[in-house]
Amino acid sequence: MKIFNKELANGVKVPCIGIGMDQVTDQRQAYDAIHCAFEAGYRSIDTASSYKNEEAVGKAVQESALSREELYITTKLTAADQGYDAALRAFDRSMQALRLSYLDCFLIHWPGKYLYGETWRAFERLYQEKAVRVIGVCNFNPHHIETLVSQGSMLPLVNQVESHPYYPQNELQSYCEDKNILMEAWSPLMCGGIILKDPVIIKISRETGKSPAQVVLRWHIQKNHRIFPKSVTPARIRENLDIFDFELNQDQMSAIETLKDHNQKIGPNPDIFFEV
Ligand SMILES: NC(=O)C1=CN([C@@H]2O[C@H](COP(=O)(O)OP(=O)(O)OC[C@H]3O[C@@H](n4cnc5c(N)ncnc54)[C@H](OP(=O)(O)O)[C@@H]3O)[C@@H](O)[C@H]2O)C=CC1
Ligand SMILES: O=C(O)C(=O)[C@@H](O)[C@H](O)C(=O)CO
Repeated sequence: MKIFNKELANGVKVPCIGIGMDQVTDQRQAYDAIHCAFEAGYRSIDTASSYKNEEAVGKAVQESALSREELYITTKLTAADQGYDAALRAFDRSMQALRLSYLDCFLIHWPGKYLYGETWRAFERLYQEKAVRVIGVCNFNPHHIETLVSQGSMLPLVNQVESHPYYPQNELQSYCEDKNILMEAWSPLMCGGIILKDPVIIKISRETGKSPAQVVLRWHIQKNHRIFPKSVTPARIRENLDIFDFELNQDQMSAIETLKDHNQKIGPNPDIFFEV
């Protein structure tokens, strides 16, 4: 299975799929989910300081038999830690919790109000010092990115945003691709909700012999999204990685594309959400 198949603008190779850790606040559950994911073949974890499981991630990584170079670990800076000095301090705290000597990817979790330019300069410093291999943002619209680059010297390498068939964010993806920014899709399964019961998805699931979740995840892969579906259920953790032995044909891709007409966003609006 070839999951390290995306190359970022700085040449770093990243796995196209990882495991998401949002809302896994039980440390044992987080540890077990990562252990199960590693056994299944995942090599990437998406966490955040606000998810309250960086310590479990660090313990699972340290106790795994995998070498550090095989892994790609993302964490995120929360709104309360924005600002130049605060961001550097928060990075140190995350690194301590994660028990890592370097981080693969550090992201600004939400743009927040007005500190993200200053925060970005701290991220650039961490990047220049090689404390982190990839720096990026989440939930940034084009105007946030324009402001960011006007205050710093580097473009973000990734932008992690809500994306699923009911809200694919095609225009934002085109904008990011023009700037060589990889778009990562959060809540790729729409939190396991209505998308998995959509008649179009069910029909394609029957045609391909794959589960509705696998159909949706495969659509993301073919859209060139990096994804990290969250699950704490061993069978689903394995199921979500088992998407590299089939392809959706053009008709199936086009049928899923029509679902964007639902225009159904599940997360907050980055222009007015200032809490995380
Ligand atoms: N940067 C940001 O602002 C954000 C980032 N994220 C990141 O994206 C990740 C994924 O998004 P998330 O919001 O967790 O939602 P997902 O779209 O990944 O859905 C997760 C839900 O779907 C269920 N599920 C997982 N696999 C299957 C399956 N094969 N069949 C049926 N149900 C399934 C899970 O249940 P169960 O666990 O019980 O198996 C869970 O309830 C997060 O964990 C986080 O890492 C998320 C939100 C915002
Ligand atoms: O999970 C995350 O990473 C998020 O940023 C969101 O869940 C966010 O906290 C939210 O949706 C709050 O309503």
